[in-house]
Amino acid sequence: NTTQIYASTSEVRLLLESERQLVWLLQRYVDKEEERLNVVKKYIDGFSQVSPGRQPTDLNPLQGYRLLQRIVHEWPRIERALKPKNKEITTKIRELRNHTYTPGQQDVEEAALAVVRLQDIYDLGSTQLAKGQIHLPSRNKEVKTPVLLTANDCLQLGRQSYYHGYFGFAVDWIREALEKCKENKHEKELRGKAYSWLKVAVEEHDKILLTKGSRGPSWQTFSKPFNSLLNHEMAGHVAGSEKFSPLLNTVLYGEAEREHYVKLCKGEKLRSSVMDAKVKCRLVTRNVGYFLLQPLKVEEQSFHPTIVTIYDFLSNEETNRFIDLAVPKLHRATHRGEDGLDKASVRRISKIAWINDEDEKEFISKISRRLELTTGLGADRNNYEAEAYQVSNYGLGGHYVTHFDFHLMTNSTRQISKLEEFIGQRIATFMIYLTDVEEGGATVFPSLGVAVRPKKGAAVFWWNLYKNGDPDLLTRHGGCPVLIGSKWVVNKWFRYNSQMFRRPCGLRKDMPFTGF
Ligand SMILES: O=C(O)CCC(=O)C(=O)O
Ligand SMILES: [Fe+2]
Repeated sequence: NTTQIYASTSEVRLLLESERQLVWLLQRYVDKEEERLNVVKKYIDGFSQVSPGRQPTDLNPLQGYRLLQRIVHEWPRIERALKPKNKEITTKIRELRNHTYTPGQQDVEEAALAVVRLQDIYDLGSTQLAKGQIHLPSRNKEVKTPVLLTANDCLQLGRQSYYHGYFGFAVDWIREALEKCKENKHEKELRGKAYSWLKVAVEEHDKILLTKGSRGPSWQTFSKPFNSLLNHEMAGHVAGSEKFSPLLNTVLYGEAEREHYVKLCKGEKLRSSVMDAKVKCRLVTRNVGYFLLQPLKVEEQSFHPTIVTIYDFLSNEETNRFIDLAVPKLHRATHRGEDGLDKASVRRISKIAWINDEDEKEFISKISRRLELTTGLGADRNNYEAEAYQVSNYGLGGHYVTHFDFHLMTNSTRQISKLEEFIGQRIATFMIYLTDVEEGGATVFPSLGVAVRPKKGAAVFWWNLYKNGDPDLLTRHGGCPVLIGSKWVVNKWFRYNSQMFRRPCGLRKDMPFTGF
């Protein structure tokens, strides 16, 4: 009976109440839907941050890190946001996961560690990185990438820094995470986590700094404690930053070597003008018909031991050919550990592939012939004159810490096989860059103050041994982390024993191979 309802305000009030409840529920429904769709919309928008420029090699380390975070941690969030389950999309995600290699948490952690390593070597501030700004040391300018790290990204970076002993960066990144939480009120839970981490990281940072000092083999801190009370206490204890003066032509290890390495990676000059005045660029023909037509463009880098760069050693097509041959064979590079076993480790972050002479007979023998004419060494693998070609590809932040190319025969547990003994040590290295690298990735020799910047088609050659076969410790070298771009090289290592008639050993014990 309608009139009754109309007449009674209390009835109307009841109806209104029902209506209010429904609208309230609907509003909640719409809010939730919007929130859900916002997750999806934000995800879609975020793609422009990780989509590289012209080619995939333009991917920078921040984009790489963000991309992995998306796939590993944000795909599941998208799946949850699709409610009612959108069959088409969830099936697609499942398909994508099965189709390609699916990165996992470990990949995210490695990408995070790569960012921190770059930060350490190239002096990159967390605040700038979080905004997507990368300082290019060789050009002394800032590039702006579209990447904006999230609070969660920053917290992860802080945790990875902490786990790997970068205590100062750990604090910086966690603070950065807290800043980001301020911008986004929804991140309550994350803020709580970040606060707990901050407390732990600050305490550990200060404790390590005070008890062990600011740097050791597996840790580093900033030069001052975060806690201002400790800061006061430490005043006077902090070693002043002494002026750096390079120590060249000396075998360096530990902190001194690191200091040279970092400076060379950043493009700082360590050799004096007097030293540099002696090295020249020249055209080399060796009186070989081949080179009379197209002489080798040689740039001397060092005389003892001899290091030279040879420009345009490979053509564009030849460099690309090497990469194409390597791609299907790439696997993670290993490094021989203290226990003599090969292991993938943070010391060498790259993928490698061995190209055998049989893989592409005509092409490989053409290159080997050129190598023989260039170096005067035999390059035939079957006669144990040299090894197969080893192609390496360094990924984001990839590097190879300082090492020797020869084995050091110490009385450690390492076993040298009978075959190794038969073919002898790596007498010389011939390394060819297969790509340009946009920033970083130099090959550096800390004891010699030499840094060679990658240049597509250019090669670096050096003698690793003295004439009598003794290792030359000054050849210790490394590949600096790649800051932007992708680095490919191919190595040819020549062995000692089979070269005895081409390169007779000297009469004196300490005679180096000289000249090129
Ligand atoms: O990549 C580099 O610059 C150095 C590589 C190297 O030293 C090696 O593969 O042994
Ligand atoms: Fe090497």
